Amino acid sequence: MATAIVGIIGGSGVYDLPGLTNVRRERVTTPWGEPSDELTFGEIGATQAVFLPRHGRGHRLSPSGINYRANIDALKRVGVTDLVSVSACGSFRSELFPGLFVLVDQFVDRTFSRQSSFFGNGCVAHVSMAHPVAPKLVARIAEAAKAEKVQHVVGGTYVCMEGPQFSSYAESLTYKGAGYDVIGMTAMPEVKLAREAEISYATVAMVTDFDCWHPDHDNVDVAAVIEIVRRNSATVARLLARLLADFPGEHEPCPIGSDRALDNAILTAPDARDPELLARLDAVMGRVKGKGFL
Ligand SMILES: CSC[C@H]1O[C@H](OP(=O)(O)O)[C@H](O)[C@@H]1O
Ligand SMILES: Nc1ncnc2[nH]cnc12
Repeated sequence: MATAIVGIIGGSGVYDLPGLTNVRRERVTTPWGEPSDELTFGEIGATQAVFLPRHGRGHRLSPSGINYRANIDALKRVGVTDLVSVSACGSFRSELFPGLFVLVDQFVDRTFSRQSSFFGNGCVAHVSMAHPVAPKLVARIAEAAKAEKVQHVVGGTYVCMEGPQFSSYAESLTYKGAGYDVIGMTAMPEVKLAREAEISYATVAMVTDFDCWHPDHDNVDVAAVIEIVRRNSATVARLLARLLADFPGEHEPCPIGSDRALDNAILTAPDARDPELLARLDAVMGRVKGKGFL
């Protein structure tokens, strides 16, 4: 059994994690390049936490310019077992209103300009993305939200667009018509990479706007998003603090195997693997090094 270490990735407007004790910051280097910022290590209650602001402090990085592989590799490298991502998002449903937290359970990837896998020529792997989030982690976030009386819904589909421009009216209507619930620019490839790195993952999507489809609401802009994020920043901090305070000391095995995702995924025979790629995969593939089907 592994000690549970909870990673938190902060999104737009969330550049630190209040309430941490024994705080220490460290720049972690990875074979995939530079993570978005230094990692912040600390504790809440007895739980070890590691925080990373996805866009970097000062919001330097655009959604397409984030090095998602470096971020996930860095978190894996320091032992993160469970990862909670916080994201601002637009809503395609009147009942999903600004300020509400959606614990999404499905994703649609509409990005086209990002490195979305650790694997490739020299070490081919195909992980399952049928159920992208870790149910026990989602249940713990929902419990924390209930305990803190934070308005939330469990379940929903997040469509990830490339950006950085927001959607056109026609695109917004298309996503709404397709039955998607919320939209953002950053969950992909974060979710896929967390799965490849065998980290249990969940997204807390904070609704900030109605994108541009709603006849009674203004079209989304940055000012509106940041206004809602600022208004809810204390709520995010309270939710995460409760989650961490109540988190079990040992990582709970994931019922859908998100923490063992590589067991049935790697195709390239051990003696056909590219040593250079294997060296870069030292953290991601650490648990299954040398194993395979062929
Ligand atoms: C600030 S508006 C658009 C920006 O906000 C969301 O960021 P994050 O998911 O990191 O909270 C969205 O995905 C865009 O990056
Ligand atoms: N409407 C929207 N579209 C894409 N990303 C967002 N982040 C917050 N609101 C958004």
